[in-house]
Amino acid sequence: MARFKAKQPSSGAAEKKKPRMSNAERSAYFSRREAAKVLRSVLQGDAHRRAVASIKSLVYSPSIKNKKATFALVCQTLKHLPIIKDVLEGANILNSRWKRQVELVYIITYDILFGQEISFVGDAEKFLLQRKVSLQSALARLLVRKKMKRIEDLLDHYQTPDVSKPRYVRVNTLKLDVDSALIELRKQYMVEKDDLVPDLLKLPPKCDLHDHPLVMNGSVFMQGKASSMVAAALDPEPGWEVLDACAAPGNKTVHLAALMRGKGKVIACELNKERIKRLADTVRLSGAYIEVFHSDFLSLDPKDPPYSKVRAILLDPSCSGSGTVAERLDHLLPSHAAVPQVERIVYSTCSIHQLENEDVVKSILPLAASHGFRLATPFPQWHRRGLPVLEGFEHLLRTDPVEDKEGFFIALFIREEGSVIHPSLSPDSSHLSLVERTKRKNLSKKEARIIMPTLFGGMFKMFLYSKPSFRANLK
Ligand SMILES: C[S@@+](CC[C@H](N)C(=O)[O-])C[C@H]1O[C@@H](n2cnc3c(N)ncnc32)[C@H](O)[C@@H]1O
Repeated sequence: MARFKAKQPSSGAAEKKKPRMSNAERSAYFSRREAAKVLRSVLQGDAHRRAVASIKSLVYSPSIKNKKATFALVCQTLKHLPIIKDVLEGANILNSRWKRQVELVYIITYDILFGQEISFVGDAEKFLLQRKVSLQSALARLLVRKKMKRIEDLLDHYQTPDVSKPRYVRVNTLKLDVDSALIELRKQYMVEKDDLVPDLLKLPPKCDLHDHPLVMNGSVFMQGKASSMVAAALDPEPGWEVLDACAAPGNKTVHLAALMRGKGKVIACELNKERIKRLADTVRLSGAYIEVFHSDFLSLDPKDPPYSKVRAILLDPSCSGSGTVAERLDHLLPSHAAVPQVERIVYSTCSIHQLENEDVVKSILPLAASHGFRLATPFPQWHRRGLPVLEGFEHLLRTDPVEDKEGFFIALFIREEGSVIHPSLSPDSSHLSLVERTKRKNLSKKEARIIMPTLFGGMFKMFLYSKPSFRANLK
């Protein structure tokens, strides 16, 4: 805070004109600048070979205050950097002033084009936000030039080709059966069925399937093995109602619909307005019937008719993205797991960090148990399990970014019939989250506002003062 004050204009008149930053604005403002500092060091060093180690050591230096958000921002910006550089070049908007702060420009451009659009306070932010249309047009032109439709394809295209990484496609069984897909793909490639995930086909490394008719018409989806394990771990049954709480771009959503053989209902919830469009595109391409909601899943009322019959929940939040992941499951369980119908929950991330994986599971296990949930073992034949930092770690599933070519984490909670202990009947409330305890104590809103952010940050505010949702019109 002190650093921010030092940057305020000294004249009283100017100070009056500048509105005070909110906490969220201040946090985003400093995170971006801290991230830019780290990014500069990474890019100046041997960025590619030692990126992760370098970023970690740089972020964990005492000068970086907001470590989690900074780490996330640097990793995501680095991942998108080749695209960001091409977009900036295509948009041709940088003058010499901004070229001198190019790392900050990269970070903000990432946030504007791909990140969560929050709090664009600051001169660099204003400069780039005013040119958002130019940036978006340059991105659209880049996609056309590279003959690609989706950012994911562009990311794949820019990635240093890993000669040993097999390609995977998941057959969308709502449109085509696996054997027909095999016959069709074998006309061009050596294809075999994956030994673990049903409906997943393995192709040789470097196969470029972006333009393949089966991809273009939604009969197969280009989806990695680890990512395809997530919906399969939840294993929803045909006829169920299932909630995909963090859905865009929707690969796992449409996988859920395929696993349910188009019977029952998949409800897809997505917070980010821009990403809703991509979710809607994926849903259309898949031919699945999916109800899409533009909403914060934390604001959903499980008693509302659309959700009250939900039997399974997939929670695949933005990892390393928001800096608030550790609270997400904690919020989901008290609000949603109390619905007796919910019997399976999968929490997954594409993060390799204990903080976002085992630590999250560990923190909510007592609460989960109080609702009758226990950890179950998805893909028991898979050898790589969780880190041994909690009881039951062997139920957790990990994939390794080097050995398995993708880093993923999956935790599966199941609740067996008759095992529900309703929290309102439990005499011991120590397992309850602060929000529930606060509600029980009947604290005033003001008191709650003081206590809650201290422990759980902005998520409780979202929970209590969330925006109304609306249903996205896909027609
Ligand atoms: C890792 S991505 C999900 C990927 C998706 N499951 C798939 O496989 O295609 C996380 C998504 O969750 C969304 N998200 C983050 N917080 C959310 C919230 N509170 N409510 C709903 N969606 C949220 C993000 O905007 C992002 O699109």
